[in-house]
Amino acid sequence: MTKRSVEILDVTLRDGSHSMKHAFTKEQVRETAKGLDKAKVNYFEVSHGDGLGGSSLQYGLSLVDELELIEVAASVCEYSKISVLLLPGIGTKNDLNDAVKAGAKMVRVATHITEADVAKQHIELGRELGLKTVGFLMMAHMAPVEKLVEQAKLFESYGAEVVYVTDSAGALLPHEVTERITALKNELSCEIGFHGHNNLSMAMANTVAAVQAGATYIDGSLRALGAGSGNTQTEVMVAVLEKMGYNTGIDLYSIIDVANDVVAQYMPRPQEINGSSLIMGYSGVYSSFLLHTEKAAKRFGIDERDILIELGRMQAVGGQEDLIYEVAAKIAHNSSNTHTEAPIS
Ligand SMILES: CC[C@H](O)CC(=O)C(=O)O
Ligand SMILES: [Mn+2]
Repeated sequence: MTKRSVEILDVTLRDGSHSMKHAFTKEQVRETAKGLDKAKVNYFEVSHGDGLGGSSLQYGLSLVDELELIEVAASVCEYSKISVLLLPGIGTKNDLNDAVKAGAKMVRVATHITEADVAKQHIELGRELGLKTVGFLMMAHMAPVEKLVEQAKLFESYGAEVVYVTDSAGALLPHEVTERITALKNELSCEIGFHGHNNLSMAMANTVAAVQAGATYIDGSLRALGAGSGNTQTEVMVAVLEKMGYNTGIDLYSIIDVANDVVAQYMPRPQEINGSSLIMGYSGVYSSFLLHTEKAAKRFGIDERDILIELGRMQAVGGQEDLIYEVAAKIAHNSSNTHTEAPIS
């Protein structure tokens, strides 16, 4: 019996940019890219964490221009192809044209779960440029399944060849992933992908659920380097999926080697589930808000978790990073008022 193939797309050099405070060096990118190429990963992503054009005060300035990083990565690859992420409103069509000149062969156009319609021209441009073109529906936990299907159909109608369910907050549980992927498999003809975050320790379980429900594209990052508690860990996923009888086409020893000998050497801290990232999964907050929230909590002398719970309650979405400081200031203000009003014993 032939094994079913699963395409593992590695996002270390893009989602990992959040954890690296967007400070990847050319050397780090070169060595990681070489390792991914040697392991025969078909596609890996290189961009600012918030996608092309993300380098800014709002999202964090890149140490090295992403186009240079894409060029470096492409220059050392014989096998692997480079993907870029593009969030319409942050990245532009010009950014995509430049990324293609630098060596990109795939674009993933990412929108909030209810906003696929803003991606039409970027998806069309991706197809015109001959790129593998993918739609990426973020914060998938925030909409009911019917809405997800409606939005995914829009992506497909614009020309997306794959549509992703993106658990940006690491908030989905396995049965919710199964339900979402199954609905998309039933209603769409294109391929379906899944991108997970490990805030509730569900990234691998969710990945398995997604593959079993029919997803054929799955994201991961080496040593889980990514926003929040990180992503599904690529090298572990290769072992798990191969053990389950799927064909990933990736060499297990080589992918373990690049994770340990390259990525683990430059990671600023282990990708663990701490109190804050756990609360992100629990309250459904965008994983990329983590480091901004830590900074705001320090500045206002308050508990990070209080900020995250409030952001979850407000249903804050990507692009609203400025809300983090507003919420922190309000909490600090309210708690100082409470303190002055408290009876002196
Ligand atoms: C800010 C873009 C975001 O990091 C994309 C992504 O990986 C996600 O939504 O999980
Ligand atoms: Mn992500």
